Amino acid sequence: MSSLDLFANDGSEPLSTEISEQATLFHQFLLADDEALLNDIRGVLKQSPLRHLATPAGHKMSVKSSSCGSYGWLSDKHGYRYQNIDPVTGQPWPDIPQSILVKATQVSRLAGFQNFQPDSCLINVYTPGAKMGLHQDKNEADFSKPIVSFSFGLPITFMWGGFKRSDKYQKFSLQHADALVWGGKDRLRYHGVQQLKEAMHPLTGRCRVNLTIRQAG
Ligand SMILES: O=C(O)CCC(=O)C(=O)O
Ligand SMILES: [Fe+2]
Repeated sequence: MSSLDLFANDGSEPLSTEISEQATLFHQFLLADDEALLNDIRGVLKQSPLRHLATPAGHKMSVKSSSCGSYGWLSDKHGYRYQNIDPVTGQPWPDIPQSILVKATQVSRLAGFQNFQPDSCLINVYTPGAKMGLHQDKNEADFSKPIVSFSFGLPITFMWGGFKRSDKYQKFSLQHADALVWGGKDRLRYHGVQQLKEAMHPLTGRCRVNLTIRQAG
């Protein structure tokens, strides 16, 4: 045991699992702030409501989504992209709540990414049966910036793949208040989530809320 390991579990550092070289899962990182963060998300959704997006091929996505920040992620028959205006309201997206910015920059630093300035937060809400197939996050301008992903409510099985869609993937559970960060050489890995199973969570009810926080512009 190295001297560092002596301090690893004294409560001063969040418990984390290295998923691959530059991907880290911080277990329950958001637990102390879970209700405040979820309340702030509810505030955003009052301004820019959840909606089902369609894939470029015209299939309705099973998750409902919305965004906040300077850039909102959109998908429709014109393709995948970021846009400054919410097409549902005709207004700019709401600001990213300060509570989310603080936790996202904290955890990105813990994962080894220093200069992360989030300008986009995608809100995905899964109800039982909803899923997201394997894909890469590649609509952002600068792939040296990490992806920060927060999970709330019901657990889901995350798929963490390689650099081709057909590559084998590992599976692990994302639980309430977990934060996952990936970047660097792992930035363009395929990933997705399996179907949400029916259950109830005390804070979110019959759903899982995912925030994907990015520097898009
Ligand atoms: O819900 C998740 O954990 C993944 C979401 C995701 O990969 C995305 O929105 O790009
Ligand atoms: Fe993604």
